[in-house]
Amino acid sequence: SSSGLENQIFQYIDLHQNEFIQTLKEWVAVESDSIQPERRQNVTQMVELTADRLRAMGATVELVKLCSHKPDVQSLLLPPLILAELGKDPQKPTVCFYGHVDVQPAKKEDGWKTDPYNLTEIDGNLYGRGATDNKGPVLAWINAVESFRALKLDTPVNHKFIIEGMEEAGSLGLEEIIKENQRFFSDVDYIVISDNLWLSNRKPALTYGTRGNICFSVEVQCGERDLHSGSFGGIIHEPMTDLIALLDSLVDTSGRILIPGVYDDVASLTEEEKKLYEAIEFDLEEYKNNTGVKKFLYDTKEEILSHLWRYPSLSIHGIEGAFHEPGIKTAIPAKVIGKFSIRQVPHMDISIVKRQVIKYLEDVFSKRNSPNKLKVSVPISAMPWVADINDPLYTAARTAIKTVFGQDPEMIRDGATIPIAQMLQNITRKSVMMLPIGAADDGEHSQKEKISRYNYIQGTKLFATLFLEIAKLHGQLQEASNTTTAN
Ligand SMILES: NCC(=O)N[C@@H](Cc1c[nH]cn1)C(=O)O
Ligand SMILES: [Zn+2]
Ligand SMILES: [Zn+2]
Repeated sequence: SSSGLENQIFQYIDLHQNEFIQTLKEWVAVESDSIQPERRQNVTQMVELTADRLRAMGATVELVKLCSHKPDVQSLLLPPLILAELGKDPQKPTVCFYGHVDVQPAKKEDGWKTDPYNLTEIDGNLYGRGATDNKGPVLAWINAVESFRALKLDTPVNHKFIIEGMEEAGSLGLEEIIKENQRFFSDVDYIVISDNLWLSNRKPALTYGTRGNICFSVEVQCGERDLHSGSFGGIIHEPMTDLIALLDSLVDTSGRILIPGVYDDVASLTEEEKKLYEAIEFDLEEYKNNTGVKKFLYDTKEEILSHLWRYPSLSIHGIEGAFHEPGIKTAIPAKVIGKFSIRQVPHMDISIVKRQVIKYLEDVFSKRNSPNKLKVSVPISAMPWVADINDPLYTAARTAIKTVFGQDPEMIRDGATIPIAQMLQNITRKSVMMLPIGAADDGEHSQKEKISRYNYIQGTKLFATLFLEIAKLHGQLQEASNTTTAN
């Protein structure tokens, strides 16, 4: 149950919810899509808007240039990274929050019922690109910090922020910057990320693992120009036919990756882990309904969760150069680029997988006797992440969840990738925790992305409560270490 102080904060948050939603609406209106080159300016604009919001709260903000000498794969300059801090009391613990303010591409024509960049409330849900991934959670954290200030309450923790604008593009340039700015993290005690979803539409969760990702580009080219399929169809080796054959050779109908050796280093499933999966409350029907898909590759909870969280998967994302508009264009594209990625897991090694994939594609291609040119590259990759759920930070979060939602969280992993998680854990050696506030049906990356008003507002309360729990925890840990020293 909540304390008097918590109730005071909760009341403030409830009273100001419409203002919090208005700010989210202003943020969603910025088309900060980090994937499409023509939107890169908007990403920078979004990063600056976030910096202004942090400054207005009294934070010191540094905008760090993301290796401007290293433009991304599309030869575009990268938006700056925010490193900010608020409070420097040596008696208090320092919590660093990571979030991203870039989004996945979205167009009304993709099948959105509402304008993706106009946050629209329907039946208690706030629809819009970035509502849950990740503008809503970033703002919820800022709102929580702001609530203490507005009520003139002493902030229980010192705050640091690391906010980026290139996460959806694989966090380009981030690792170098973290390495170069290790001093920023030297007084950080805890790192919290809120960039994933609960496993259920209603039950809160705490996340202790994510998969990594290796993104591949497979280019097949026959010449410099597209050709008329009437004039040349039937006499040439078509790049698209080669590419489709290559892509079709990657996975079988049961979802198994066909690249030799790819499963060799996957950590074996332990009895302890099996028990963890068995104990999880998981509504298979609800999960299926959220996707709109009728049948999954697996039927049991244990199989589904383990194939989402601890086994690799391969997905085909698209083909650049292929005609995808309505109607039929009777051309033979001269150059096509297939994009697929492998969500990799402990203890797969990125460079080994890369080698295995390239060798396999070259073997398949050579059997086709095609004169076309094949080029395989890996534009981005990120490591999987696993944390220790016995870390005190998780204890603080469990208590905060119980206070706000009246129930214990489900302890989960996530099949997606948050590249910074393992980077921060490796480089800073600090505790890293993922604390999602979005529900399983939030539709990240899809045409119905939303966060509910309830989750956004309760999430804000959760973060405020977490600050108080971390402060208590820190007090206890310090007391314990003083006693040990005295003894
Ligand atoms: N909300 C996290 C997220 O969606 N992350 C992306 C990051 C990524 C991985 N490979 C390219 N981008 C994800 O797709 O998991
Ligand atoms: Zn995200
Ligand atoms: Zn995302």
